[in-house]
Amino acid sequence: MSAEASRAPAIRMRGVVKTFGGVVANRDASLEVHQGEIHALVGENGAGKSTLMRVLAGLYAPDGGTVEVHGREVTGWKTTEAIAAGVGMVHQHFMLVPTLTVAENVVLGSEPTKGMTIDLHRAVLEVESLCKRCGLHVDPRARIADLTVGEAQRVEILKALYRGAKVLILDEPTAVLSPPEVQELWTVLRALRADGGTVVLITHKLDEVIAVSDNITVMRAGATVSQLATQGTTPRDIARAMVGRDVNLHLDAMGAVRHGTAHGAAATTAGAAPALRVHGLRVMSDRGTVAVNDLSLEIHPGEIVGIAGVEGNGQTELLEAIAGLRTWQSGRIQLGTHDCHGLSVRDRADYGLSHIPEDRHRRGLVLDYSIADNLILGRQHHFATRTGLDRSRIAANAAEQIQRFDIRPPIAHVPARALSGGNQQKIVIAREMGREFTVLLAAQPTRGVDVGAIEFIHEQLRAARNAGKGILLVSADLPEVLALSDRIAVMYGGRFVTILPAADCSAELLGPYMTGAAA
Ligand SMILES: Nc1ncnc2c1ncn2[C@@H]1O[C@H](COP(=O)(O)OP(=O)(O)OP(=O)(O)O)[C@@H](O)[C@H]1O
Repeated sequence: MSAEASRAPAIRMRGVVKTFGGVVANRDASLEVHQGEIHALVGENGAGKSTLMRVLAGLYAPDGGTVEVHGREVTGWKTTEAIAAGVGMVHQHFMLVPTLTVAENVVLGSEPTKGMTIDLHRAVLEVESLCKRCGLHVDPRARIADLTVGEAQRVEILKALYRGAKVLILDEPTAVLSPPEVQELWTVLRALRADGGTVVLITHKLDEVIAVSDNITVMRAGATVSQLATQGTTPRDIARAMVGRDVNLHLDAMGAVRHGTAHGAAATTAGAAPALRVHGLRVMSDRGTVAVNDLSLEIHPGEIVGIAGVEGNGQTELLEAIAGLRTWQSGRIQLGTHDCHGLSVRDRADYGLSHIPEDRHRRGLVLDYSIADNLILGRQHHFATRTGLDRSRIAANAAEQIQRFDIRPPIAHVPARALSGGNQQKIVIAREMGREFTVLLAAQPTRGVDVGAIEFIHEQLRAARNAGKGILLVSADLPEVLALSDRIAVMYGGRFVTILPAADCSAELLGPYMTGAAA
């Protein structure tokens, strides 16, 4: 590297413009990040953050503006060139091959070889040693399809580091991580920074911005509107810059952003039959281990039961069994008066079950379908005529839900793929909550959603609870569980180790249960 290049910022983007058809995703967007810096990139859903970072990583060629990396002009480069120059991006939605192992995914594209064949043994050893070096732990022999979302994300980071990433871009990496996993990630990022690496972190969690970043760039409607040094900046300052007005944030003692107050007036109908009853449930994981172990739970109309716990303790399998996406070995699931044994997903939906799945791409959406079609997914039979689908009713449904849930852009025929992550999530929420239901399974409902939309979704959940729905909430975001739930169950090793009224709970109290230290 020349002396001039070493003085140049690690990243300098100026006046970047990127449009998709009629949609302007970036207009006059700029970003300057110095080597050895952790830089937060923030903005509302659809502000253009992911697009700007995809331009940097070579996934999109910009329509205008310039991009420099370590002083070299690289505008319009290809992903292969970006990777070769040490720029790695971990996407909001993972890009791993589910049927391959961790080690195979990490080395994919730069595999160690023995003669003409890929040396898988060496790949496993190399990945093991990389895991140790950077403190990210995952079994190199495990299949991606069997991993939790948190583990899959570690694999994405390992993949970038394996390719020698010196500039690491992370798009909402903590959206599905538990508090200990988030701390682990910070340790990894700080080590990378100490080693001369540069990090750009896209996040909607303003407490994280304060905790880990050195500087902040704020985007609004495709443009860069503000650059701030983190020191001396508060979450309120950032939120104001993001939305251009004061935002009503409730801050807890830890400085974490919490929206609304906990434990509103629950409308639990005393003595009413449970809306959902799970008894002695035993469910296996894909790996053939017991994921849910003799678990019992009742959710009454008008209450939110939140499950707190480190991911991978059976939460996913529990919700999948209730939703009808996974068989169970023994025990009972009852939805109102209906025994769920032998009931299909569609039957359960018709008996009042709604489900916001944790992974919107795998379970929640068909990305190539329009917003309108995604809004009826799984419920097509309610929109059927004798000869096909009733297009005018589908359009009317879309118009109503797009308006009610503020889905942007508000154009029913646009494919879900073209929406920002937060707006994709709003489609799923709109479909599952914008209809009649008695029980809602809500897994990571605000994953990847901006501060304003989180407030809106939380209001919807509280309103549903107050209208007598039973809600089972699973979230890796402990403040969210604390803010919304009436009762909190801590799940560890496939069991509930404690169930407490939320009013008696705090992060400090729940922490030891979540890690298995208390029982
Ligand atoms: N491939 C695409 N085709 C069409 N429109 C797109 C495409 N990618 C992004 N857009 C649009 O560009 C705008 C910016 O999206 P982008 O994903 O960059 O926002 P973001 O700030 O990362 O949002 P989020 O926080 O919700 O992830 C949005 O209006 C989005 O719908």
